[in-house]
Amino acid sequence: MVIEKICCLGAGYVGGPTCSVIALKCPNITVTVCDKSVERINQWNSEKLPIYEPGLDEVVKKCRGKNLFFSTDIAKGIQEADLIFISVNTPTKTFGNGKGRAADLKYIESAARMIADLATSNKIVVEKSTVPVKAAEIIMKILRANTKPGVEYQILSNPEFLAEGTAHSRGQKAVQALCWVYEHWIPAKNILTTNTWSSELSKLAANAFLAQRISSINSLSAVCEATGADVSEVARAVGRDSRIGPKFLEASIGFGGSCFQKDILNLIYLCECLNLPEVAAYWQQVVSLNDYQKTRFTRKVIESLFNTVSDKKIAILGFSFKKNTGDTRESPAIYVSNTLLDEGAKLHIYDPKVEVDQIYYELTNAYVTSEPERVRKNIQIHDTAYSAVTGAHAIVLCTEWDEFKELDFKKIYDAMMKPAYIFDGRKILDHEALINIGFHVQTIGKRLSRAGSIRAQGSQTMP
Ligand SMILES: NC(=O)c1ccc[n+]([C@@H]2O[C@H](COP(=O)([O-])OP(=O)(O)OC[C@H]3O[C@@H](n4cnc5c(N)ncnc54)[C@H](O)[C@@H]3O)[C@@H](O)[C@H]2O)c1
Ligand SMILES: O=c1ccn([C@@H]2O[C@H](COP(=O)(O)OP(=O)(O)O[C@H]3O[C@H](CO)[C@@H](O)[C@H](O)[C@H]3O)[C@@H](O)[C@H]2O)c(=O)[nH]1
Repeated sequence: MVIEKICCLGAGYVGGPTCSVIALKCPNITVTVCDKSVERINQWNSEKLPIYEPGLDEVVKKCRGKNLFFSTDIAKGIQEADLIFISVNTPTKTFGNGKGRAADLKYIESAARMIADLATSNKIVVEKSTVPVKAAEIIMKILRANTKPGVEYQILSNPEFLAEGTAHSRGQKAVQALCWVYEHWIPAKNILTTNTWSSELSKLAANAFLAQRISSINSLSAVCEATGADVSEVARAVGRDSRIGPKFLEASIGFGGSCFQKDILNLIYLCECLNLPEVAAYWQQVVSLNDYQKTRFTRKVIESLFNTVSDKKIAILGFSFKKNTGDTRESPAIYVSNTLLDEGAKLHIYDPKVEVDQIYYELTNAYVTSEPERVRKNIQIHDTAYSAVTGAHAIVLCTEWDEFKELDFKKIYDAMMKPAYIFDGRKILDHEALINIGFHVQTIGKRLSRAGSIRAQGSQTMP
């Protein structure tokens, strides 16, 4: 089976970059990324791409208009393709059965229906979105029930790092065809094939394990703060054991991003449906601990500022969920900002990559506030860290952008209200140097000599 044309439904964070790399690595394959959003496709066809990813601009510039196309003509994309990636969003359900936990598969279903309606020749359909176990069966059911005469489908699950196929022989050919695409740049020994259910569950399991490591080290960060141990030292020691390993042991303000929470909630829901309440409770704790970490950090900010932030200017440095991205989905900065806004603070926010409108959207949408106008009045977004911090009572560092380490903190200290506070939610700053300048500093998983909290000054509070 030779793949000449690939179509991808969904021009998001996964579909856009994945297809750009396929186009770069497979010059003989024509790749068309389709989306129902005209705005998104226009952005992909413009000088300013809709997402920031290091190196992505160059790849798109090199391939766009040659063998990489972005289009809203979904019908043409589907009809011409040999292989179709479904890379649409699978958000957590916000209503009805499974609300707050189950993945909402309405976009997957609509993509499958579009394929069934429009396809006039055989297709390999590859589920690229992260889905609950057995979602491939839903796609198969929809396609089979609506198939045009003579059209055959092979469904594969290929979440991120696994290539997989159904067991029968045509399915195996489809698996080989997809492997062939990847083998243009990935050594064959690194391409794993397995059955659909294992593939789907592996994706949820991988994210659950990664998030669990972060919640584990974050839980210990609280123990460190209470005892005087240093969580970085603990992580370094524990990570030296090769059975544990050093990666993903960075204590933080909490994990964010579009995947971890959504996928664990999805796993929890799956376990509940399978009547496995103990397993569901086990994974729920990973999410609960993450919520605890965000709450704990924010409470520390408020308590340190004499238990009131009302009308105080607070600088938020970093708004994306991690460095090197403009993505704000589930960013811990949203929780921190919302809580401070609820307490009456005036926020001055700076992030090197997040768009201004995106920050306003995250802090004023209907899910987080019933008073968008009041909130809007209390937010100011800045072009530089220096302008955000001028006149501030406190700096709350939410994202580990490298440029924050290079700031001139003496200059910043002079420009701030006194006492000047820094809350380093990512443990990236030189705390001793900041203390020497005169700052009151607090961070995650380490008690500092001049923390400046109420408790450090001899009174009560702080759990
Ligand atoms: N973001 C990540 O880092 C990441 C990594 C691995 C897996 N995933 C998974 O991949 C999937 C996609 O994630 P994303 O971050 O790219 O989402 P996204 O929201 O950035 O993009 C999804 C796109 O699909 C489009 N869409 C929805 N229905 C459509 C349809 N029927 N036809 C055409 N377009 C349609 C939407 O308009 C949107 O632009 C999710 O299941 C996610 O869990 C995401
Ligand atoms: O030691 C660590 C590592 C990460 N984080 C935080 O965890 C979140 C997620 O980070 P990361 O995993 O790097 O980002 P994602 O882009 O969300 O990638 C995850 O989610 C994707 C979507 O499913 C998967 O494909 C990836 O393998 C998986 O790492 C971020 O807020 C990080 O700041 C920590 O707090 N401590």
